[in-house]
Amino acid sequence: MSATDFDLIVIGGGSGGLAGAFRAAAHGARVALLEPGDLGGTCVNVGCVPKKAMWLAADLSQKLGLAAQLGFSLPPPQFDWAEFITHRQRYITNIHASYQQRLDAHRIALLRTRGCLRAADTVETSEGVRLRAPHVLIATGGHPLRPGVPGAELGMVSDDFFNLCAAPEHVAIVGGGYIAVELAGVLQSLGSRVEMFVRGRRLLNGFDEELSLQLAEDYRQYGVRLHLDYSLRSVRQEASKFVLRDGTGADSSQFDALLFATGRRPNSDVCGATQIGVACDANGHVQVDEYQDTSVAGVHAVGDVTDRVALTPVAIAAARRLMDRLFGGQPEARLDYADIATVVFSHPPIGQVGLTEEAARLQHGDAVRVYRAGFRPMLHALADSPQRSLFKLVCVGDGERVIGIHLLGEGADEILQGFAVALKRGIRKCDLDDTVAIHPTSAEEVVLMR
Ligand SMILES: Cc1cc2nc3c(=O)[nH]c(=O)nc-3n(C[C@H](O)[C@H](O)[C@H](O)COP(=O)(O)OP(=O)(O)OC[C@H]3O[C@@H](n4cnc5c(N)ncnc54)[C@H](O)[C@@H]3O)c2cc1C
Ligand SMILES: NC(=O)c1ccc[n+]([C@@H]2O[C@H](COP(=O)([O-])OP(=O)(O)OC[C@H]3O[C@@H](n4cnc5c(N)ncnc54)[C@H](O)[C@@H]3O)[C@@H](O)[C@H]2O)c1
Repeated sequence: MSATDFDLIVIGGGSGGLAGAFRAAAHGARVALLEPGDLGGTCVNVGCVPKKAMWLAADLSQKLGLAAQLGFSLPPPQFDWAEFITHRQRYITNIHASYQQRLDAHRIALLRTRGCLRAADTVETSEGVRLRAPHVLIATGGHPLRPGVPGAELGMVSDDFFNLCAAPEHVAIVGGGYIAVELAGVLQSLGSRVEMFVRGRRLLNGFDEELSLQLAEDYRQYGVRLHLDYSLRSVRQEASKFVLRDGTGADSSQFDALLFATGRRPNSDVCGATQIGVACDANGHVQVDEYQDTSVAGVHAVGDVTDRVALTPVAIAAARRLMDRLFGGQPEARLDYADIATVVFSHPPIGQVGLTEEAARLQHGDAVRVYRAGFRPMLHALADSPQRSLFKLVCVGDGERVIGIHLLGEGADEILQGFAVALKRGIRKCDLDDTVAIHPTSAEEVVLMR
C-alpha cells in the first residue's frame, strides 16, 4: 500500500469511528478504518443495543405480571433466556451487515486489525503495515474497570453479562451508576434475586436526588436489596459461590454471580496515543479541545476515549461535526456539549436534560423555581401496583426559563427527546403552560405542572 493513500485514518470502528468514517467519506475523503473486533464497538456488541434488548425482555416480563393482575389468565410465564439471545444476536448481526454494506458503498477501506500511532500522520497495523494520512481520528472507546481489591478478578463485568444464558439465582452487583442500575433491573425482572452494593449514599450520582431516592424505593418494592455506603474490601470464592467482605470485616451472603459495574477506563494506551505525545489526563482520557483536536496537530479524538460525556449519540455527533470541519468546508463546526439528554434504562426509566435541582441552586441560588408532578401511571394504578412516576421541571429567573427536565416513570425514555429539543431552544415555563395536553398520557404531566 502506498504511504499516502488516505486523507483520514480512523482507529476504532465503534459509534464514533464509524460515524466519522461515513461522514468523511460522504465529503469525498479517502478513509481507512481499523477495527479488530465486531463493527459497532461497545454500543452495538456489549452496550446499548444488547442492554436495551434485555431491558425490553425485562419490561415484557413486568407487563405480563400486570396483565395477570388485570384479569388476563396466563400460564406462569417462563422466560427462555437462550432463545431470547438468538433474537438479540440476530438483530446485532443485521447491524453488522448494514455497516459492512455502508462501508462498501462509501469505499472505505476496512482493515480488521489493531492500529497504533507511530507519528502524527502514521498508523501501524498489528501486521506491521504503515499507513499515512494528514488526519488521524482516535475513536478507541473504553473498557470496564474492576475495583482494586483482592479477588476482584473473580467477578464479571458488563461485557461478561452479555454471555449469560440464564438468570443466576442470587446476584451481587457492585456499583450504583448507569450500568449497575440498568442490569440490576434486568436481572431482578428476569428472575434473579439482586443485591446492590453501592459505595455512595444513593444511586446514580449526577442525577436528580429526589428521582434517585424514588427509584431506590421502586427497586426495594421490586425486591432488590440495596446496601448503601458500602465499602468493599475483598472478594472470595467458596466452592461456586461468591462472598464480599466490607470495610468492617463483615461478610455478605453467598452469591451465585458477582458483577462489577464500577466504571470504565479509556483505551488510549493501546493505540499509541501517549507514545507520540498526545496529552491524556490522569485516568488516560485523551484531552481534546472544543474542536476535538488533541495536543498533536492532525490527531483528533472522539467518544469514550476522551473525557467528555460517554454516550453513543455524543460520540457520533462529535465525529460528524469534526468531519464537517475537516472535509466539509465548515470551519466552525463543533459539537455543543451543553444540555445533552440522557436516559437510564432502569425499571422504570429515568430521563434527564439540563441541570439538576441541586446544580441549579448552586449556580443560581434563590432564582431557581422547581415544579413537580408525582403520580401513578394509569396501567399501574389500574393494576394497583405501587410504581409511581415523578417528573420535575427546574426553572430560573423571572421569565422561568426551563433549565432542567427530570422524568422518572414509565415512558420517560420516549417522552424526553421532544422536550430536550424544547429546552435546548430556550423555552420558558409559560411555553409549556400554553401547550395543550395530550390526554390521557404520562407526557401531559410535563405541560400541566403548577
Ligand atoms: C453496558 C453498556 C450499556 C450502554 N448503554 C448505553 C445506552 O443505552 N445509550 C448510550 O448512549 N450509551 C450507552 N453506553 C455507552 C456507549 O456504548 C459508548 O458511549 C459508546 O459505545 C462510545 O463509542 P466510541 O466510538 O467512543 O467507542 P466504542 O463503541 O467502545 O468503540 C471503540 C472501538 O475501538 C476498537 N479499538 C480499540 N483499540 C483499538 C486499536 N488500537 N485499533 C483499532 N481499533 C481499536 C474497539 O474494538 C471498539 O470496537 C453503554 C455502555 C455500556 C458498557
Ligand atoms: N443508558 C445509558 O445511556 C448508559 C448505560 C450504561 C452506560 N452508559 C455510559 O457508560 C458510562 C459507564 O457506566 P458505568 O455504570 O460503568 O459508570 P458510572 O460512572 O455511571 O458508575 C460507576 C459506579 O461505580 C462506583 N464505583 C467506582 N469505583 C468503585 C469501587 N472501587 N468500589 C465500589 N464502587 C465503585 C461509582 O461510585 C459509581 O456508582 C456511564 O457513565 C455512561 O456514560 C450509558
